[in-house]
Amino acid sequence: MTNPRKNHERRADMTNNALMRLNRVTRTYHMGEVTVNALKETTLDVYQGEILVILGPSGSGKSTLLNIMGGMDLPTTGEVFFDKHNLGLANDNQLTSYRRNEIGFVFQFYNLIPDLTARENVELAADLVDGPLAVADVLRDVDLADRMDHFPSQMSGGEQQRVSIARAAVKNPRLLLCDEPTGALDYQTGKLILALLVQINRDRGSTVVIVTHNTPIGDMAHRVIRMRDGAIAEIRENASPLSPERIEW
Ligand SMILES: Nc1ncnc2c1ncn2[C@@H]1O[C@H](COP(=O)(O)OP(=O)(O)OP(=O)(O)O)[C@@H](O)[C@H]1O
Repeated sequence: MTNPRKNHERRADMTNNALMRLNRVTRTYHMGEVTVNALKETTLDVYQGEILVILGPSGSGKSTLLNIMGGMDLPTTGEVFFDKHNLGLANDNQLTSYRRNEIGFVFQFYNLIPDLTARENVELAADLVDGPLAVADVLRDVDLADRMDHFPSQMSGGEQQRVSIARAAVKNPRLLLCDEPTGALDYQTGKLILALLVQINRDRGSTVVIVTHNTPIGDMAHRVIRMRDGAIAEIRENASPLSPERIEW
């Protein structure tokens, strides 16, 4: 069952409709004598309904940025707003509720619960939120209708990633955060996974952020950010994003 509030007016809007706003955000780690500036002063709007791809070499701050967007990490300085709410002012319960209700996460290595079937993994996520989508519908959307009762160990990497996408999508989140979603998959399977993310963006209006090393994946995005050394080196808009089937790497 769909939550009408969450589906309200979801569409790509590149003008002034920021779903998320990062204002001069930094993240610093102190390890003994060493200070690592994982994220230098970063200001960025993430627009409602867009697909945003974040590129950059290893250690450039991509995951740090994604974790801050998802409320899994907090900035050292600066402000993060989600739909005008300042996450820096949220208490632990409010941050948990933010992660649960607004965010879907997709990880490189799926992070499924091994003792639960595909259906049960997705049900667990659905049970956490108000107004989830129907579990069976979402599993059908990712083409796993006939594998619902299989355990992760009985599935290929691509199938497990599809379960993990279903687990994120069933919450009908406003923001879907994907950290190297194709990193463990072969080329063809990777493309299928990217096509699913495009489908969710198009059909459900979820804003999708994808972190990847893989430069050509940027061609499917509405906007591409290139990170270098903890900072945004470039932001590029794609007038005509390519469908994942047409991307080659
Ligand atoms: N918990 C931590 N403690 C100390 N340093 C950290 C921690 N997390 C990240 N860093 C450092 O912050 C910098 C940015 O890391 P981050 O994981 O964001 O990079 P990345 O671009 O996602 O890299 P990769 O593509 O390899 O995943 C790196 O120098 C990393 O070593």
